[in-house]
Amino acid sequence: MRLPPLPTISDVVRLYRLSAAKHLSQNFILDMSLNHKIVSFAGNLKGCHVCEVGPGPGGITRAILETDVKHLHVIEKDLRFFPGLQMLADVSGRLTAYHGDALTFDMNNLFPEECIKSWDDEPPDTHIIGNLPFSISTPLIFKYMEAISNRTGAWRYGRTCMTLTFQKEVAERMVAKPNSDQRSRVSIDIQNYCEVKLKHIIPGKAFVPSPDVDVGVVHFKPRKKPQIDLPYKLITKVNRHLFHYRQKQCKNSLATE
Ligand SMILES: C[S@@+](CC[C@H](N)C(=O)[O-])C[C@H]1O[C@@H](n2cnc3c(N)ncnc32)[C@H](O)[C@@H]1O
Repeated sequence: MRLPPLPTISDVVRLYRLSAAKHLSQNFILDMSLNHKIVSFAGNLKGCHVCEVGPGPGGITRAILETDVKHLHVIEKDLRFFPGLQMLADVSGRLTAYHGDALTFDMNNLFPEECIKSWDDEPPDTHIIGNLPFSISTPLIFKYMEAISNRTGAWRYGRTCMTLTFQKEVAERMVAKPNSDQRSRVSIDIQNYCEVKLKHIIPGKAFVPSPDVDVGVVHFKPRKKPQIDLPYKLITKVNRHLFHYRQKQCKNSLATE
């Protein structure tokens, strides 16, 4: 569903004087074809309820609305973006903007009850998308892993999938296979709960302003059963010990070679 003619994202940034705030890790994507590409990695969103983290000037937000979602909920910490988001809410009639911090935002009642599916069923028609601020991306993904483990928040509705961006090196660690150089605790903790796929690398120069690093788009699908089925807090503890133990073993075997 195409939105009616709107000012471009660059115009919105100019119009509302949205200079990027460094402390909120603001790096915008102004190129709508790239925004559409990121959203396409989420799969078919027609009729879905979607939550976007950090919509900023609204490029990804527009791309999501154009996929014919049933409703889009956005969580944004910076109030300066709200006039632009309100314009999208008015023209689409399918957007609700929440002012808040994604790290503490309660998703338990975000989507309608009729979206709820059993955990063992296919994922529900709910999805989380975001070009995440670097400053919160790692704590946020671990908060989401804990919620997946407890089946709370967006995972009260079933195995809600996510399409999120991370600094390229972090994204590569998340998907690293056993025995690969990038394998780390992040790989073990995340892969315990989700099937993860690195879908695309976005060069840093595609963002305004450009960060010094490239960015990876990662898709997460919660597993029906975690690889190790123990309470979340215990898993992260066990993995930390296992990881250090394996590293030690590895060093010892290199020393004796
Ligand atoms: C990397 S920018 C992405 C902006 C936009 N989605 C885009 O791709 O052009 C990150 C966005 O997250 C917002 N943000 C930063 N910290 C946040 C937090 N704790 N909770 C919610 N939003 C946050 C920033 O204000 C900014 O709009």
